[in-house]
Amino acid sequence: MTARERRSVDVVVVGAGLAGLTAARRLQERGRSVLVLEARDRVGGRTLNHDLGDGQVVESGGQFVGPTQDRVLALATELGVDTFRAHDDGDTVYVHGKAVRRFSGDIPPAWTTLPDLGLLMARLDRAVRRIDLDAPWRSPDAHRLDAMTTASWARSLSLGGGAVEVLEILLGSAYGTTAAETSALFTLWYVAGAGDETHRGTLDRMIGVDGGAQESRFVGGSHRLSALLAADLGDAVVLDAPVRRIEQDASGARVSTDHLDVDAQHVVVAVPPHLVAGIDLEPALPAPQAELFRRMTFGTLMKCEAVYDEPFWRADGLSGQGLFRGDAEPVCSMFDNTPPSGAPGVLMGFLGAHAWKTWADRPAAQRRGAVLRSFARVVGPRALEPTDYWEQDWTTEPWTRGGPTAVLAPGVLTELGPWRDVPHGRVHWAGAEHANHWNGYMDGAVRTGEDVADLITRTTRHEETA
Ligand SMILES: Cc1cc2nc3c(=O)[nH]c(=O)nc-3n(C[C@H](O)[C@H](O)[C@H](O)COP(=O)(O)OP(=O)(O)OC[C@H]3O[C@@H](n4cnc5c(N)ncnc54)[C@H](O)[C@@H]3O)c2cc1C
Repeated sequence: MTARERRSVDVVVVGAGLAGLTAARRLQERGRSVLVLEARDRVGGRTLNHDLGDGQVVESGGQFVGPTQDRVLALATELGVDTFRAHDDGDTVYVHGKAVRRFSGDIPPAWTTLPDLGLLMARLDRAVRRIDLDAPWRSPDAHRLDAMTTASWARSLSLGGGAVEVLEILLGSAYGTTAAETSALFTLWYVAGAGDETHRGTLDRMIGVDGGAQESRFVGGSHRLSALLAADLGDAVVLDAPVRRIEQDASGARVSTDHLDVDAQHVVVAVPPHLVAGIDLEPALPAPQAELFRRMTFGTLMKCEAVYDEPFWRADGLSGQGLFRGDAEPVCSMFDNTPPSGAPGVLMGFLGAHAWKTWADRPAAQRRGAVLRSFARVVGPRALEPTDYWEQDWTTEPWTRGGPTAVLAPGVLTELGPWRDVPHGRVHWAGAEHANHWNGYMDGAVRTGEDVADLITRTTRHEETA
């Protein structure tokens, strides 16, 4: 039997996603010794690059960034990672049943639904303005809104089912869940956070390409940010080290993996909240906080990507973007995911929510065929013959278990929401799901990593001088 290794640092960070790595780097910059313990054999968590060969990559996890995502953009600048505009020139295609229509601009040509859709967008933005971003449970009407699903709230505005179906297109990729599974209060709060301290969130910014959250991508893929942060941290990052137990008392905390015990004064847990249940905490979390984390479950989302010699759709005046309304297609939305060099051409489709439940279990070849047929409805039959095709199903990743983020069901935010960020003694929380601005996004992850490092630095400075 090999002896257990024993180490000692000021702060242990659990999880080497963007939040954990950002926290660790900032703590190190402030003179604190840190050790990052990561369960996987790689860093980056939900940022993951797929190798296209010839030094080119495409993203299989988080990828888009846009205006007001100030913290992740500042981090990229600091690390020397450039952004480039996501391809947005040309027409988008709207697919509904047998109808396939090209359009330009942001509003899909869902003619009979347009008045309802306009009403929904206007009401949603009005409702969003009333949300208390820091404490959504204190917003006017919070309990009534949290008792409704997003679907029932939309229907309560006397909207026809069409507008809800169009909303599902957005939620399929943004949440990986349906409007019937999510709290209306949560959705309004989530949109309210699609901005920064000086720009209140709007639906347009959340769903938009030009001027919105899908405006840009990172040269070299978003995983480059994680890789560069980890390189800075050097041997302060330990891979293949799932944290099993965190115990603490008045003198300090001990964090244990299968082979390693690390003593520290503070611990930052930067893992998806629903995975906290897999860590044995001694003393245990207060029951309502443990319950909240268990109920911060992730959506179900897969990315399906097809490669072609070139982005042939661009010559036809198409952006490569497609919106699929209804349950008939496996994909709810698709994008041109070509690297900045312009070749090879890559199409990426989101397969999430209801479609994931229908398609995830089917034979891979059947699903591939259906996804490519969806792509073909948008860009033509050449889509049926890619040179490569792959899928990344985030529900099968044991250290993520879903994607893209946590989505709250009715009742959770008002009943348990105040527990989200409460430190558990020496244990602090970080991660995209702990952010108020850009919750669930890379920017939210970076915000919480930086903020928790600042908090611990302030606290320890106070402890040192006390
Ligand atoms: C398909 C998909 C598309 C997305 N698209 C976008 C997008 O376009 N734009 C955007 O901004 N965001 C997007 N996101 C979301 C974005 O990727 C995440 O919000 C962000 O990367 C989360 O970072 P994090 O550090 O909070 O968490 P994670 O990246 O999940 O990192 C947590 C880390 O903790 C580790 N871990 C878990 N349990 C343990 C344990 N017990 N011990 C040790 N380590 C552990 C994990 O392995 C992981 O490395 C997308 C996500 C997905 C899945």
